[in-house]
Amino acid sequence: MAVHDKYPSEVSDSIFSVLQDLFNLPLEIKVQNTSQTPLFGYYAPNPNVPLYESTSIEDAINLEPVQEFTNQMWPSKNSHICELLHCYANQVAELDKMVSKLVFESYGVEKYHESHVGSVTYFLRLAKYRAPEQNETNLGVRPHTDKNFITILQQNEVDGLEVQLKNGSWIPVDFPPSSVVIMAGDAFSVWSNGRVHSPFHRVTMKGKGRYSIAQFSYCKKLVEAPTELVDDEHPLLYKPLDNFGFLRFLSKGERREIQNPLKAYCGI
Ligand SMILES: O=C(O)CCC(=O)C(=O)O
Ligand SMILES: [Fe+2]
Repeated sequence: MAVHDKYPSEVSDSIFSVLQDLFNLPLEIKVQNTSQTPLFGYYAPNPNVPLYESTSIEDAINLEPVQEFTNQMWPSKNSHICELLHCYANQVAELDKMVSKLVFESYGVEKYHESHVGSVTYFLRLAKYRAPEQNETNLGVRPHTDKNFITILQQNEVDGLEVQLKNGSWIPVDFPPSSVVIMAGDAFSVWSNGRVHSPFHRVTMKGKGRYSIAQFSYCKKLVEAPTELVDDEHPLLYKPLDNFGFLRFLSKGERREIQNPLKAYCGI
């Protein structure tokens, strides 16, 4: 978790009011945001996950894709929204780099950091969870691990995220004001040869509607553990991971049910 006092709360407030506007748009506008990348683009609520709706912007640290998205969603007036989302994505990207740098340094392998940073691409996902009706499931998002390197998450002031501990129990994540949650994904686990754990997490809804904004760093080049992190005590756990290949592997419906997809995809 990072508390960011430098980050003015007006930015967060404005972001969440943009999210409200966005999800209030007509469905025929929202569905225009499609993606070639599995698991991204617009996701309408569906019978299995009725409370959850999301949409995403690929490569949101660059202006052009953000502009394309905001032009699609708000054809008449959008420059302020575009600027806000683009600025948000870049601030979070800086934090992402800082976090990976600290971890690389802590393992004494900072020499690989620059090349890692050069291979990263960011996806911004905006999500809405409506409050459950009576007798309806309160599950916002099913338990899953993130497939990318690092996820940085922020929410409007409504809690709901829960993380599973290694002993199997679930703990609610309490976001202090002006904070973001930083979560390791499966690619980070591969890179660290299992040292960094990518936790299962889910969203459980209570009474109130919730919005969240998550930025995911994905690696464009193969992710592999530095040789320094592999020895007799720490044998290599995974073959080099193709991060987007992994997403394509998972996008085949039945494979989402596999217990440990990372192991199935690139485990040794
Ligand atoms: O909305 C949240 O707090 C979590 C979302 C999430 O886990 C995801 O998009 O992968
Ligand atoms: Fe997640």
